Amino acid sequence: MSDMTSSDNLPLPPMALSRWGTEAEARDLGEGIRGLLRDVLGVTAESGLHFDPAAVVASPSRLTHADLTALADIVGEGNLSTADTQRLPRARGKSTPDLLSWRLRPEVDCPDAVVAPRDDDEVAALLAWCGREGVAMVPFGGGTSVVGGLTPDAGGHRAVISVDLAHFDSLESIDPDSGEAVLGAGLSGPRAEELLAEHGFSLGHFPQSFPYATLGGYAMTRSSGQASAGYGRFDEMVRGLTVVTPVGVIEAGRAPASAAGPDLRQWLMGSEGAFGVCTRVRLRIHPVPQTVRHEAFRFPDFATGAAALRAVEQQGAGPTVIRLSDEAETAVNLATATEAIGERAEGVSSEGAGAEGAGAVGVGAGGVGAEGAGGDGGSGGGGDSAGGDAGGCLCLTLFEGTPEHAGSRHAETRAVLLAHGGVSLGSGPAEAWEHGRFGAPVLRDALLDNGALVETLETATDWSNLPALRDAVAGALTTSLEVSGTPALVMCHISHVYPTGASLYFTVVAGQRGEDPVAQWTQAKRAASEAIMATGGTITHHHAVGVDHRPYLEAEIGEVGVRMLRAVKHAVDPKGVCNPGTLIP
Ligand SMILES: Cc1cc2nc3c(=O)[nH]c(=O)nc-3n(C[C@H](O)[C@H](O)[C@H](O)COP(=O)(O)OP(=O)(O)OC[C@H]3O[C@@H](n4cnc5c(N)ncnc54)[C@H](O)[C@@H]3O)c2cc1C
Repeated sequence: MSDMTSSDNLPLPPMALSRWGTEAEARDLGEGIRGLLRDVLGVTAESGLHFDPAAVVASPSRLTHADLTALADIVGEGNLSTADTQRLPRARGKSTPDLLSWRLRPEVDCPDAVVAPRDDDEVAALLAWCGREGVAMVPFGGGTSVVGGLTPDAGGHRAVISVDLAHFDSLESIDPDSGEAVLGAGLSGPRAEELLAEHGFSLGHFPQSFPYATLGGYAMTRSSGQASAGYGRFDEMVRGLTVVTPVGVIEAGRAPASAAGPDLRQWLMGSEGAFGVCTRVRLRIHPVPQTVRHEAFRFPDFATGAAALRAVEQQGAGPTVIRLSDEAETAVNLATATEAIGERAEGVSSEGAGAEGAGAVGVGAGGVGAEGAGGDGGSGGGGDSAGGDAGGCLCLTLFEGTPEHAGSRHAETRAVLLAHGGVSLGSGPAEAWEHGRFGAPVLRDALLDNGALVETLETATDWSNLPALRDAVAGALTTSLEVSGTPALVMCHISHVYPTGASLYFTVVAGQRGEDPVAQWTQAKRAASEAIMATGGTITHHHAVGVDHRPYLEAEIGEVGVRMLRAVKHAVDPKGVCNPGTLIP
């Protein structure tokens, strides 16, 4: 056997080690935002932590020559590597603690090898080898986990390997009559959309991590995309899935609906690699939309806006996207949009500002509603805002489909929103948001580089409990960060709505304090998580459990629930080799 580092067929994950996106996507902050950070949070580029690639040390591989020979026999030499360049990018995800750890903890616990199987048989053979040899495995999709789901925890075994799904990258079949397609679990969102578009179809799943996350990752974490109001959460799109477990293959999801006992798909989705490796998903697809209509609204306050979103959802008015930013998020997005990252906004169109990822929502430059008259000729085209007023809460809506269907849903939704106190801002802010929506995460890296502490967290609850939950989480975050010696800006939005409730998504900006901002954030996150559990929210609406939320799972599902999970885990993974550090307490 030749050099184990050759890895001819093993692609490198595309993202930079220490940040979101590629090095080429990296942006710096404009002078105005730096000034704000200095004045309000007391931080500067000098006070921030910086990544030094030369300081990074990967833990040595614990696998023996015999292990590597056996693995190469299964996947082929070109699909196996112990090279640091391959192991390091699979060692961590993309949470803020992960990103800060690259700066703060350059000695990295890595998986002992990376393997990329080519078919179900190779996955089964790998799992059998892991069980026989006492080696754990962690499936790797796009590497975008924000809950520690990729932590290479050997769980008491002698080593751990990363199983990359890169070769499960094809559109295996498509059934236009049923509106279903079978796709490889390792496909990224953009590639899946590209393959489906060749047949005139789309999936419609657009989480903010869309550029890099994979279909298998979506299914295994119960992801929810920005168009969830129109197309549903990812778990609602999954008609069937294949999971290779150490004891055999499960094909779950046989008919469009079934009364044949508990739905096994629901047991497998969200299992985060703890039950095995998902190799393909059968997904509901829909024709590429003929039209997209946009309209933004302003509400005087969050409670009024939330009541309007509830009315839209309970009436079934049918927007494809509907989201509401609170006062703080609306104001910050306006401020950051007027100074796009790394450049002044003068002369930058609203689309340009959005494309630079100006904040979590990315409203247009020059004031919310300034582009309101743009429009698409529909009822939402002409905004009745005076323009330029930063107050209140911004609500964005999108409608996709045939011109008739999108038009009727738009008209119905807008009527409900206006009747509930919304003021139309026209189409501009919603268009700008759509254009720039995948650009925002690079802002987090730029803020971290400049000494800020920035992270997001999410939960969900019933409509009646939403205000209490929002207050409790915001209060817990603010107090904890103040105790650590920094003011904190806590912003919140609703971006996933249901007839009975909604998600709450928090973005926190504070100052890095002390030697260890990871510990500083861990403290704040613990306070927020305890507030969520005490106030009746779910510990996660779409980020999954991973390592970070595992301590709260028992409070969420109860002791019997945990026993059920453990029993299933034992049935399909008796040796406990499948992602032992994640999910199950
Ligand atoms: C900037 C940013 C924005 C985000 N926005 C959203 C959002 O809008 N909505 C949302 O839902 N999430 C979001 N996330 C979270 C993350 O993108 C999702 O959890 C995503 O679904 C993970 O997909 P992945 O392919 O990257 O999986 P990975 O990160 O590679 O893996 C996630 C977990 O699933 C397991 N896993 C992955 N693939 C498989 C497989 N084939 N079989 C078995 N187990 C597997 C892994 O072992 C791990 O435990 C965001 C994350 C970031 C960093």
